[in-house]
Amino acid sequence: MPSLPDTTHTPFRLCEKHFKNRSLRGVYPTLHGRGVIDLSRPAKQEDDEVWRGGWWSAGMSEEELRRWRKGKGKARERGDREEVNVDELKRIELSDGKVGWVVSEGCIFIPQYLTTSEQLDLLDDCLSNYTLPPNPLSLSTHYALPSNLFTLYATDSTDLIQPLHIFRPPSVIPLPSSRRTVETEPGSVLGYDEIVARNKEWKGDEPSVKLGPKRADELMRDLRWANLGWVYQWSTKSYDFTPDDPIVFPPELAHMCTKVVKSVPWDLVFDQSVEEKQPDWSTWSDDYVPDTGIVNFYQMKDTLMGHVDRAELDPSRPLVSISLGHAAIFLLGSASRNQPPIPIILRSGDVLIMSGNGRQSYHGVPRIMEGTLPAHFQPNDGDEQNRKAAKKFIATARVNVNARQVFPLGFRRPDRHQDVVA
Ligand SMILES: O=C(O)CCC(=O)C(=O)O
Ligand SMILES: [Fe+2]
Repeated sequence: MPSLPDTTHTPFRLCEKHFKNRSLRGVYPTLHGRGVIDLSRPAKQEDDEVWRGGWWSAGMSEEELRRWRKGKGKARERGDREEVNVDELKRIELSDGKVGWVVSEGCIFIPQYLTTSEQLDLLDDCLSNYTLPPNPLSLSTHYALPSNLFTLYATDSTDLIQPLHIFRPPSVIPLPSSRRTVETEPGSVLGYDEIVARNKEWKGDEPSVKLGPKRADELMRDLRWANLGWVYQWSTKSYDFTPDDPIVFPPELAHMCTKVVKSVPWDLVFDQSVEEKQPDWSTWSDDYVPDTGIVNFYQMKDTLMGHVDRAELDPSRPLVSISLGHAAIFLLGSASRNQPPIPIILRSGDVLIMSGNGRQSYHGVPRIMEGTLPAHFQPNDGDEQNRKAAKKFIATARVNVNARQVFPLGFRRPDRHQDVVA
């Protein structure tokens, strides 16, 4: 009997499955004739990419491809890659002269915002500085991490790092019945008081008992995220507001993010005529200061499931997301998984801002694209130790830094007598 089409998946999920399919390697990814937004690939890089990664135009036949590979083909000049028609996107000019595209409501894509040297410096910071204590890492629950994990990686240390469970007798580990169930309400709906109460009860995650000792190079490959500023608790899906003061958010990163938010002509981004839907963007150039963020580390096979980030108290303030290293397919959906998402290729140096109603959009990363590492990440003889190690790391990885603001500036925490200073 012929199998019936699977109708249980939402359009968002179908799209995720499409791009996850690794047999798509070698075919420039498109979906049902919908194009992929790819606004930031320099022409030279496109040549390199076709050679290295095999991402070629969807419309290209085998014969054209053969000719292309021999360097004789004219296929690229035909410009037949299926892309979202960028003429339909709203183009905005930033005050610093850079160009952005309004991809969907409140979501702005700024191709190649960072220069190549800014990308290299930020990558160094992500690996060398943002992984240092007191910032929690995805591995912190499970391993007795040294304070200098990345230095150990950079010096090819063979020291073994022990899993935490060996230091805790099983009786100390709470029984599963005493664990809290995970709530899924967004923080912005719960409100401050309820989040504080909920997190006071949370006893913390337990180390896995299945893990053995590992070297720094193995652990760096396992590392999935580093937390900046206010600490997000994945288990309760809310920020931990129990400390009096947050961990200091990296000032140079805050500066970069506030600069880009200040440079956006928000009056052009949001439709003035639809009054009730307008976020209060008029204050952002003065009071947007990120106080929390996540650095995501993706190895080539890693993916990030579709989700909405809604734990921040003000659900419309900008989230600034910066991509480094290999390119990725980013799916930008709407507030429902029932709408098909827009696939965007995020390349190293690109910035994506999600703001206003766009903060409620489902999004995810179903695919890191092989062979898309830009040339400036290739090793150089003059590279010092950390830069050399950062380039070794990114040769099989993508890094995404995203910054958010939990507390509007001057927010008075009801259970504290001081203002929050970002
Ligand atoms: O890696 C990306 O581009 C997106 C990351 C993301 O959505 C998140 O950290 O919430
Ligand atoms: Fe996200």
